[in-house]
This record gives sequence, structure tokens and C-alpha cells, in this order.
Amino acid sequence: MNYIIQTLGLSKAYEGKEVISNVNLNVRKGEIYGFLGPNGSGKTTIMKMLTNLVKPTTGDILLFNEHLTASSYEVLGRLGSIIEYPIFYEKMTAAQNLELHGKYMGYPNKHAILEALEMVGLKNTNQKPVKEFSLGMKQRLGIARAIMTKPELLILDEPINGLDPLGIKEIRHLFQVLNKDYGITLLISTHLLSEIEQIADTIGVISEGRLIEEVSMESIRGQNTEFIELITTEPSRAAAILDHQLRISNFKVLHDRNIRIYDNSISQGDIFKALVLQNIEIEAINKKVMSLEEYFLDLVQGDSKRDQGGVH
Ligand SMILES: Nc1ncnc2c1ncn2[C@@H]1O[C@H](COP(=O)(O)OP(=O)(O)OP(=O)(O)O)[C@@H](O)[C@H]1O
Repeated sequence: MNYIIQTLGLSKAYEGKEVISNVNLNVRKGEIYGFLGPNGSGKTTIMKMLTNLVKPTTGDILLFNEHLTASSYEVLGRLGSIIEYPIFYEKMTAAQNLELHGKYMGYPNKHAILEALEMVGLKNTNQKPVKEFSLGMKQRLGIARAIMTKPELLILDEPINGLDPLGIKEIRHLFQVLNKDYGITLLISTHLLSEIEQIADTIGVISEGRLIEEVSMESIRGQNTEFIELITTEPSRAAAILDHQLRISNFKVLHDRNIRIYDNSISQGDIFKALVLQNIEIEAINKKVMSLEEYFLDLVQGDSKRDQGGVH
């Protein structure tokens, strides 16, 4: 497999407290990789380690199949990134900002600046200073800055954050163009699946500093996400019957009165009968299909429940 990013047992601790634990990330060449996790789960820290802004406590990073070290300038020159909020010289125009960046990067190419501005739809901002740009325009300028040096890989930290629906649609389209037409591999972090599910090839789910799952969107779409939802006033007694009498192990007691049964070898009718025979009051029992959003939420929540020993 041709990977552009691989991390091996990547961990980071701040003052003895581990915030990233043993992460093995695999980003394939040519794909859009969605890096999904709630705020504070560690996405930015990992991206900072990938771009040499933060040093890992332990573990290894391979970029373009080369070990990342403090002096990996050549390797870092092959990627563009926006980590956290992009900062610009507010009094300067878009082109002036990019010119300055080009000088700093040793990439004094006027044509590349115009091309990058055109690609992100900012070619006509002319003399307008950046301080008059909307948030969406600034995000796009950040992307122009990241792509003007023609990188093979783009690392973007929450690039969609704060944009309105139209802005989101435009940016998403831009990512697809960069990926399909320019062959750039993209690693995009977000806390909202809906922002990337349409365009990502692979999703890596991170929770509390650990990579819980790395799956291709194709395989998720093909997966059986059906379950039986049971609502009862006596969830713990019902759980005991599912467990001991019906021998179902693949179920989860959610908050309050809600139980989800993922085992598809048992029918709704058999569950109903067994519970009623034990005088358990059933308020509702239904077959449901989990949305992708729920599937991922379940992964993240399931993970913290597993820590507390709460999953059956
Ligand atoms: N310099 C630091 N010193 C101490 N703790 C830090 C530092 N940087 C990050 N952390 C902690 O590491 C954890 C992960 O933070 P990080 O910013 O990587 O998460 P995130 O998933 O990117 O979230 P967000 O989207 O909110 O930025 C948090 O608990 C944060 O408080």
C-alpha cells in the first residue's frame, strides 16, 4: 500500500499527562482522509506533530515514506497546511500576503500566486485588504497559501469551521478539485461528520487522544447498521434477560430506558415474547437503521463506555 502519512505508536504527553496515546494513522496517497473527533480529542496536536510544530513524546512519523526528524525540510516542503486559525497581515491584500509567504518559503513565483487565488475564487479581490474579508474568504486565502507551493499533501485543521452552508459547499467542492484534478492527498480534521462524509474516502475517528477506528467510507456504507431499539421502564431486568436467557451479547443499554440490540440472529418477536413472559413492560420495540452520524457517535461514545465497563 502506498501511504503518504503513517504514524507508529504516536504519543504526546504534556506535563506527564498523555493527550495522544499510541496512534497509528494510515493516510493513503491520493485520498481524502477525514479526521473526525470531538473538540479536545487531539486532532490539532496530531497535526502539529505531523508538521513538526510539536515534538512527539514517543512514536514515529513517516511522511512520504521518510522518517520525520527536526531537519526534514525537504519532506515538509512537499506539504501545505493550515493548523488552527490562519493568520494574515490584515492591512495587506490577498496577493501581497501570498507574495510574502512565497518569499519566506523560497518560492517567489508570481504566476503560482495568481493561480492559487484563482483556484480558491479570490482572484478578483484586487486591492481589498484582508481585514475586510469574510471568514470564508480568509479560509480560502489560507488554502491558497497552503497550495501555492504545489504540495502533494494538504493538512487542514477544521477548515470548514464557522462557514455558512454556501461557504461549506464551495470549500468542499474545492477540496474535490484539489484531490481529483490536482492529485493532492488531503487530511482534513473536523468535529462534524456531515462536513466530510460526502467527500472522504477514509475516516479516522479519534476520541480522547486515541484512534478508535480507521475505516473506508465504502465499507461503512456496505455495513449492516440495523438494530432493534427497545424502550422499557425496567432496562436492567430486561438486560439481564437478554444476556442470560436469550444469550445475546451484542447489545447496549443507553441512557434511561433505551436498549439497542445489534444481534441480527434473533427476531423482534422472540425478544418481545421473552420479556413479556417475565412481566417486563415494553413501551416500544422497533427495528431501526443507524445513520452514519449515529454510527460514528456510537463509536466515540461506545469507546468511553468501554472504559467505564458499561458495554455488554
Ligand atoms: N500546549 C499544551 N499544553 C497542555 N495541554 C495541551 C496543549 N495543547 C493541547 N493540549 C491538550 O491536549 C488535548 C487535545 O487538544 P487538541 O487541541 O489537540 O484537540 P482537538 O481535537 O484539536 O480539539 P479542538 O478542535 O478543540 O482544537 C486537550 O485536552 C488540550 O487541552
